[in-house]
Amino acid sequence: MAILRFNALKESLDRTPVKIQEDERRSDLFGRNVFNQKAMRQYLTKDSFESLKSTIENGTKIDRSLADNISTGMKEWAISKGATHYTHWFQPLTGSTAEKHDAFFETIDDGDAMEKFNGSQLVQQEPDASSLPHGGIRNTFEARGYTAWDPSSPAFLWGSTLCIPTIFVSYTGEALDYKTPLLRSISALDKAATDVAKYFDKKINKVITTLGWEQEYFLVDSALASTRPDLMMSGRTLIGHSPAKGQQLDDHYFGSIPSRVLNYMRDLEKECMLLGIPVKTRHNEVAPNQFELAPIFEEVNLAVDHNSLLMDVMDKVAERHHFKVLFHEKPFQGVNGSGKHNNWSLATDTGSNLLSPGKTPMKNMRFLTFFINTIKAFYENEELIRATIASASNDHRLGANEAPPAVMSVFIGSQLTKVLDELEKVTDGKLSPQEKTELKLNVVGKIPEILMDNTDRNRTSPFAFTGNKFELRAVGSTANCADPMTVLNAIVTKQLKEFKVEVDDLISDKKMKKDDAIFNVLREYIKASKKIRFEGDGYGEAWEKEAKKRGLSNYRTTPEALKAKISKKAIDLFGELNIMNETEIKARYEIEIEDYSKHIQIEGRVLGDIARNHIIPTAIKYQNILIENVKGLKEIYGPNFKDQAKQQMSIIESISDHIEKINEEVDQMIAERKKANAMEDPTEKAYAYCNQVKPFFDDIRYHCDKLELLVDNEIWPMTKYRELLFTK
Ligand SMILES: NC(=O)CC[C@H](N)C(=O)O
Repeated sequence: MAILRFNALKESLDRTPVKIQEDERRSDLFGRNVFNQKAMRQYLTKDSFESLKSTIENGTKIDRSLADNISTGMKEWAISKGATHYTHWFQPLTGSTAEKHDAFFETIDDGDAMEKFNGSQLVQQEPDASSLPHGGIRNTFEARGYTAWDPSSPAFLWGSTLCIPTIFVSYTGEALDYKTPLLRSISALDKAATDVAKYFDKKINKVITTLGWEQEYFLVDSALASTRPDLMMSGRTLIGHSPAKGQQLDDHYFGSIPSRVLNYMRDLEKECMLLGIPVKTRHNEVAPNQFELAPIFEEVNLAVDHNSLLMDVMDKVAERHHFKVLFHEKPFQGVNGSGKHNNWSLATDTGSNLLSPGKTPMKNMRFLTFFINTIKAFYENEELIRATIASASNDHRLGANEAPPAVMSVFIGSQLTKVLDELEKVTDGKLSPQEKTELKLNVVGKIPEILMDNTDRNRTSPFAFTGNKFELRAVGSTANCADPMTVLNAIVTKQLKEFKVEVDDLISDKKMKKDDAIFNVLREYIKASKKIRFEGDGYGEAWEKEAKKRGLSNYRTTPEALKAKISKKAIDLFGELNIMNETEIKARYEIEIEDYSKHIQIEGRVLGDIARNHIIPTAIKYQNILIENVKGLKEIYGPNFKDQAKQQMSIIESISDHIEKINEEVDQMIAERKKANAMEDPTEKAYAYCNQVKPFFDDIRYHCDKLELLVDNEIWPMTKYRELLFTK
């Protein structure tokens, strides 16, 4: 094993950056492998093109003959670019993407063959997906699931396969994927937000949710990664002593990008361009060998698809560069983890951003309306938000190193806090003309200027307003953005609907003017949601205490956090908005809670194996060397040998102590794992894994890491932190 480590080190040190050809403009490459409007125009009849466009824009139905026409055009386009296969491409609840390739190729009667792809193959498929997670929705005997084309996300060519984004539902129509509820939440929010936006501009007929994600990740040389069973099996290091130097000098963040990594990024970006993923930003992140990539924001469904696709592309491109991408939220203890900050906003079909203040008081009132409603929605559903970002891996990240804590709060900056404080003082009932003028001029009217020089930033906030969007920073780097986006869309939809009812009531019952009614409702919302606003340091104990006083939740682990997903409140919310029914909600909960146990189970097994089969034997080997040494000293020095052998003997004893502890704790951990495995109820099992099994990890690690400091470097089998983090 140590041989493996040194061979891997040698291999990694001998690498040179993989050459990248960049002879075409990015804008020319952009979307070349996407069946976008340009390709559609070229490959579809005018009628089909117009009908498809209307389907994409208004969700109109596609009939059989139109589907046939589109599939033929799509096939011809794909084959002209070298495609041989097609697949429905979807996002089951495994967290990664799924695909099953079928060749266009088919035989025909006279022993001949041709390429075929018809409308029904485009529109619907029945993948043999019996082993994908379903949370009890599908019986084994009725394992059928359907994939159905999502025309709002364009088909694309990846390698030699035409990929058609689809939803994935059960035989009985229940969602088995991330996309279906997301699409439902998008249309619910569109309707609710359009109704409210019309208070300010009658011309608005559609509201589009937008998302700009930021993907953080680590890169480790693939040879080095393959020496670490923990990285390979669980995505994170389960042992490893901190290196002498970590991120304390801040010399990596925004520093120059190492050449090998830069070429990886360029190669990756080129693929992204071809696939129409509008990547824009690349840089080093805070921890050594940590990086970030971010695109220009897009419509949320497309953005989610692009992020899922990107993660797959990142893995594949990394192979060419001999890197392993680590998406885990905390692959290394003691340095920054990785998030996937979700920048969420609302855009109108008239070209405005509803979370961006404008030049007129009306636009700023509109901004305040959406801004305050979002804060209130967040406050009322903070537990559901916490649940939506919960995972075994994200548990390690929350609460340190620029990742938000487990307490959910909203950061808006001191300037906007002042604005809300002013609005809170608005008169109850009708506003006097004077007050209204004053408000419009001095409070509402000043917002754009205020925001211009608002440089507030708070990296400890889970949900931070950043000038024209909210940044949900709590999402973990491995997550599919669809789930948090579905929740955010849903809670804001419900909130906006309530807002509309309240404002309309004041207008009709209390005969208030529209502006007065809006100010009155907003004032109450500001008061009602004040407790969620927090501008300070999210890490201190003081905030935990204060949050408790405010009645905010603080679920530190996934099993505790997840229960909000099946609360009556969540079931009512999703049911009322037709986003998910109770069966779908409970199935998802079951999948997630089981997923938690499985992750901890895998980590426990890997750690037990490493500790017993890699670390203990190595420690014994070194101890034997020391014993030989002591024996030799005894031979030379006779009865006085202890003067010479004191240190060696003390190390021999320390090694024995650590070995004993490791062995004992691995035994106990295995016993607890067995108990947990015997539990039938998935929730009970997850709690057992969380509270009875997981606590052994840190103790076992402690002793392994101590041994790492004692044992001869030459025989240590696992690649060390300094090698994983600093080999460029
Ligand atoms: N600079 C940053 O924004 C760091 C964010 C941090 N890596 C996280 O886990 O979210």
